[in-house]
Amino acid sequence: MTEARESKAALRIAIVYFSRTGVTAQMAEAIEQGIETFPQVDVISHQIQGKEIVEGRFANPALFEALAGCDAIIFGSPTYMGSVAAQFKAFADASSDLWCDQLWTDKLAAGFTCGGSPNGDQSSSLHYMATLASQHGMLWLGLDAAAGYRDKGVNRLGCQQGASAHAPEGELHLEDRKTARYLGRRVAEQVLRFSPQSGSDYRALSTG
Ligand SMILES: Cc1cc2nc3c(=O)[nH]c(=O)nc-3n(C[C@H](O)[C@H](O)[C@H](O)COP(=O)(O)O)c2cc1C
Repeated sequence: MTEARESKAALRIAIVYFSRTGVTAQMAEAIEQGIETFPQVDVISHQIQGKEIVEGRFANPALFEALAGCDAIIFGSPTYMGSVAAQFKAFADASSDLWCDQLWTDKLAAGFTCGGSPNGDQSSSLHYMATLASQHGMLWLGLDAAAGYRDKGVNRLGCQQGASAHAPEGELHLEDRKTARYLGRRVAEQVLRFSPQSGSDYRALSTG
């Protein structure tokens, strides 16, 4: 299921994630809202579906075609057994078709995850996503939000590798939602920074 916001923006960010019970999907939604504060940037959101995995292999050539035209890709998965879910890993493994020619080189990358425990090894999932990005020659963006200092009302879990959430009841905590939205904004900001058309005052382009 790929959803794209209609616009004529030249810059584009993709969110690719798996979610079974909806928490990662809530994070994806918040990230999208953060990106949307920059009208100059388009967003494509794709929730990985089990039916896209055929005999163990993720198969969705149209998605990879769409990703080729994106300036940044934000990866998302619940943390399962201390890493990404198998469904996300199937997508990651299918991206190996692009690896030899490094077709995602210089795209920005970021990640988000959630878990049922406060420290359920969510960092491990984000580390994996950062490794995936490095394998593709992408540029990884973490959070610039020091938990407990210069409070921005985000990152209550103190994880800077990406957006992390603890959702024991299946509902996203308000501050984790804000963290996800913040990550979306940050990636959009940096996409604009890397765009030659933006000029040096790229932060002022946000409407929200
Ligand atoms: C197979 C499985 C393994 C899980 N492993 C972990 C884990 O290692 N750490 C953790 O904090 N939560 C773990 N959880 C809980 C999920 O990460 C949590 O319920 C998450 O919110 C699910 O995301 P979703 O709602 O997007 O599907 C696990 C859940 C399942 C089903």
